[in-house]
Amino acid sequence: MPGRQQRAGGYAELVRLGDGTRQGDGASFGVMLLGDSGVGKSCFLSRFKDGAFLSGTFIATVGIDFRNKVVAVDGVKVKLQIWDTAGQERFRSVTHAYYRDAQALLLLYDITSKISFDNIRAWLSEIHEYAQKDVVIMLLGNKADMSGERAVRTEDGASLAREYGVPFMETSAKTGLNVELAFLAVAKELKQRAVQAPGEPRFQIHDYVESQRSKSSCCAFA
Ligand SMILES: Nc1nc2c(ncn2[C@@H]2O[C@H](COP(=O)(O)OP(=O)(O)OP(=O)(O)O)[C@@H](O)[C@H]2O)c(=O)[nH]1
Repeated sequence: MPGRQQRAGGYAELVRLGDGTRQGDGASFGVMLLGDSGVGKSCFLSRFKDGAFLSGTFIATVGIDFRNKVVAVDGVKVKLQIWDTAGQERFRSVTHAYYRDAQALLLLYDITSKISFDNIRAWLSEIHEYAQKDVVIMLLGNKADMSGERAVRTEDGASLAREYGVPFMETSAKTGLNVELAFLAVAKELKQRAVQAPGEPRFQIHDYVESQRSKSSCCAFA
């Protein structure tokens, strides 16, 4: 979008994602944030990593940027390498190169932007083209704090997520609503996959998200 400042991705473009293998005392997984420019990916990551909201001027990401965060899942340390991609179309070829190395994708739209929601189908097509077949996908309707400017109903987000069989929740990088839950649900799913013994029942990310939701009673889920 013209007139925007841009946030440099630095040398991150040279670094490849982890492969879910064990490193030191825990597993390491690549998680990518995807979605249109301005939906709040960088703020979502800052909220999770630093517990703060980047208010003020919108600085669009250039290419790709990354941050690491270690989370505890059932007493085991899980390292997430989180890749913040640029939503702008002109950086699409850069992000394509990273899809295949990501174990999980958080796909964001902005609840105040119908266009960002309508573009989710295109993002999902792109994901199916470039990402691993068993990649964990979660759909997130961000900026839930801006209910006065809502352009996408919660039911529509939930219904789209149901259609694609992915978990869904509304989030806010500004208030922190469900930010940690989104990353923890993904970390739990990836960790369970890595350690699961044959024949053992699979961790159900949908059920986990649902059970956590009922504790906070704030959002809708697919
Ligand atoms: N009210 C509100 N504003 C938000 C929220 N998340 C992000 N914003 C604002 O939305 C604008 C865009 O946020 P970014 O995080 O830079 O968006 P992005 O998706 O990373 O954009 P690109 O880097 O271009 O892909 C900024 O002005 C943020 O302050 C939120 O949850 N609530």
